[in-house]
Amino acid sequence: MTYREKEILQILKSNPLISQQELADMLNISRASVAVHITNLMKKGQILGKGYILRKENYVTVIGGSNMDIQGFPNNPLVMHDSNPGQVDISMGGVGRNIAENLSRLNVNTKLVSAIGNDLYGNTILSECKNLNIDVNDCFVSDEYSTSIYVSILNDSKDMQLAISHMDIIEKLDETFIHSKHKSIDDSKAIVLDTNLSKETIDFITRNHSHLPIFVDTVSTAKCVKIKDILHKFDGIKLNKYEAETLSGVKIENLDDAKKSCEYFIEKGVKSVFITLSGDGVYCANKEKTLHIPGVKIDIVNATGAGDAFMSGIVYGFMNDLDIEQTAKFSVGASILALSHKNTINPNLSEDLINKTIKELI
Ligand SMILES: Nc1ncnc2c1ncn2[C@@H]1O[C@H](COP(=O)(O)OP(=O)(O)O)[C@@H](O)[C@H]1O
Ligand SMILES: O=c1[nH]cc([C@@H]2O[C@H](COP(=O)(O)O)[C@@H](O)[C@H]2O)c(=O)[nH]1
Repeated sequence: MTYREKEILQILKSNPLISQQELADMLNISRASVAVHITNLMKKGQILGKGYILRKENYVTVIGGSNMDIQGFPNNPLVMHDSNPGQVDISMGGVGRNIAENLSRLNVNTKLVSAIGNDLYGNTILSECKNLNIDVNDCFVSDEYSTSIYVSILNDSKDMQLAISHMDIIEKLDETFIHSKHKSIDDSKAIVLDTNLSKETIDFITRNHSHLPIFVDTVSTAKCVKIKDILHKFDGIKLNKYEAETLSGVKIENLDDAKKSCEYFIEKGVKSVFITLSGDGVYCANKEKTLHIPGVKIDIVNATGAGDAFMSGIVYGFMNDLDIEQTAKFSVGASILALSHKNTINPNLSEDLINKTIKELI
């Protein structure tokens, strides 16, 4: 496709009923040129018929939070109630946005539906996402709220000790807004949600797009409870040990407990469940199989973002028809690469690098 054809397709996606003259005016070209581009797009199979019915694309829609992450790394063991000398880094975060970035780096076409403020951080997030090839046309930009912020303090082992997420803006992703994006969400091959979204919005999405595979990342013990009564709506769920304990009520002290917790989710109707166990790897299950992939000993540079990288591995596995074991290994590989870089997302993440990591370590 030419650049102009891509531009026209993009406009048609958000406004399939636009006239050729309106398109011509928007692009500052003649109506006759628009007609030629549209004929060519029809020949190429990108437009299927009148009223501009577009070819169904292979893309994933991620609906969730986008944050600016401010992370403090102490030089020495943390001293509570004191100011600790160290480093402070600012980077893009938010579980939904992190998953979208990882997916895009893994060559999965990705649309992000999120809420950001009309401010410096918000504009940075939008332009960086565009550079990463993430479709952000359906993001909500607010003049009322500022871009959400996550502040965390890590310990000297680079593990998060405490964090606060200030994400009031997420309430802008309400039922009315999500409804206005119905078509583009419904055209995706799969949906990924994070529990930053309100309970009402999660219910609305799972009700209105129930014919699509829906994956969920539970985010935190405080936020995971929103999905307790609708577990059967999900094709895939990724939880860490604490979130799994909160939802299943099974205290996880060993691998047997992790297995029991997995079984709880399968009994509740989740199609596949992945309970990540930090240094102990992952326990996962579907109706046919339950298995444990052990953890790998590595030097951790920054533990933030390992779970989000893991989640993108699960979605990659779905998009590439991997079985549960291949998916779990791929996801562990993705999380190891996240842990090995100081940024929340490893900028070197790629399918090749994950496959190489699996061969060497898993
Ligand atoms: N200390 C560690 N050593 C090795 N791998 C780890 C470690 N911590 C996390 N991982 C990897 O990252 C994945 C997700 O980490 P986990 O801490 O369970 O989730 P979250 O980051 O969502 O809290 C794990 O399944 C594992 O593959
Ligand atoms: O309530 C929330 N806490 C944290 C995050 C995001 O989660 C990421 C860290 O995840 P983890 O601690 O699982 O590595 C950060 O990018 C942070 O912005 C979020 O979206 N919502």
